[in-house]
Amino acid sequence: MATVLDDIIAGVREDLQERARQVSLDALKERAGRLDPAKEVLAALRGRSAGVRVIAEVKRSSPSKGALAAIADPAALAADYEAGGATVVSVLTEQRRFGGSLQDLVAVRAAVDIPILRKDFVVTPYQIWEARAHGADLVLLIVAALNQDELVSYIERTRSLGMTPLVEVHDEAEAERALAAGADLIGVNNRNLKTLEVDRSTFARVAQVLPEHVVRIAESGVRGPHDVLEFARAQADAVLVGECLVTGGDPRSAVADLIAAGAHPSSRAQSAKY
Ligand SMILES: O=C(O)c1ccccc1NCC(=O)[C@H](O)[C@H](O)COP(=O)(O)O
Repeated sequence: MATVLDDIIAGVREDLQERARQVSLDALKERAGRLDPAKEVLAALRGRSAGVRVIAEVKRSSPSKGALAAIADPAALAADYEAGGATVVSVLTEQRRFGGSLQDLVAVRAAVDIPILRKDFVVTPYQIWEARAHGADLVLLIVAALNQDELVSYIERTRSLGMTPLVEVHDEAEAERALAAGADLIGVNNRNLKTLEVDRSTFARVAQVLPEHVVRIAESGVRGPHDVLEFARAQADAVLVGECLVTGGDPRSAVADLIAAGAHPSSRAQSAKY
């Protein structure tokens, strides 16, 4: 039986065919060549000893929750995230289920100086070129969506374009595949993309198989500062947060509150109120 992830990817492939008909790979390469180089991000995301970093997401809707927020001005939202102290802005560009677009990526690129992540369901190298051509500094690669040869090759392609691959896993076997493929920035998604179930203990469990040098991101399911504190205790370098930021009403303070909660252990007493 097809999973939620299978259905999403089927739609992504259809939309991709249409875009590839309209914009050639050569045109993307030419556009990418005119942009500033991608920003380095790995050192800035390594927050384990300094305090958990926040990757703040532009997310209009989702398969699990439906419509979340209209977000008429993604650039303004991203600027609020940056002002609140986010280290990276994540932009969901998938259209059918998440209401995103490459235009969102361009708008966010123009609005912030911090690195931006293209969050989508990458299944062809064309999408990696698209990411760079529209200003992305990082690209999400989901292990469950790729075979091992694709994973290795897409990590290399992302790096060859100066970008950083964020490799997403959901269990220990996928983490081993990510490590074998040479990933050094790994996101553990607490949401199972096949069933949409969220289990916040996933990060702590799977992070145990990740070696020290790997930068670890806890993805999905952050409801507020108390969850960030838990992920900090489980040695997350950063958290990737969507829903609670786009539905909360004050994204700038919401990001600042999450950062305060994940501050360095010596200053975590300040977060006791959470
Ligand atoms: O959010 C979903 O329902 C979803 C379903 C299927 C595939 C991906 C999905 N989300 C993408 C993400 O990884 C999240 O947007 C991101 O981690 C933030 O999650 P949250 O803070 O829980 O909104």
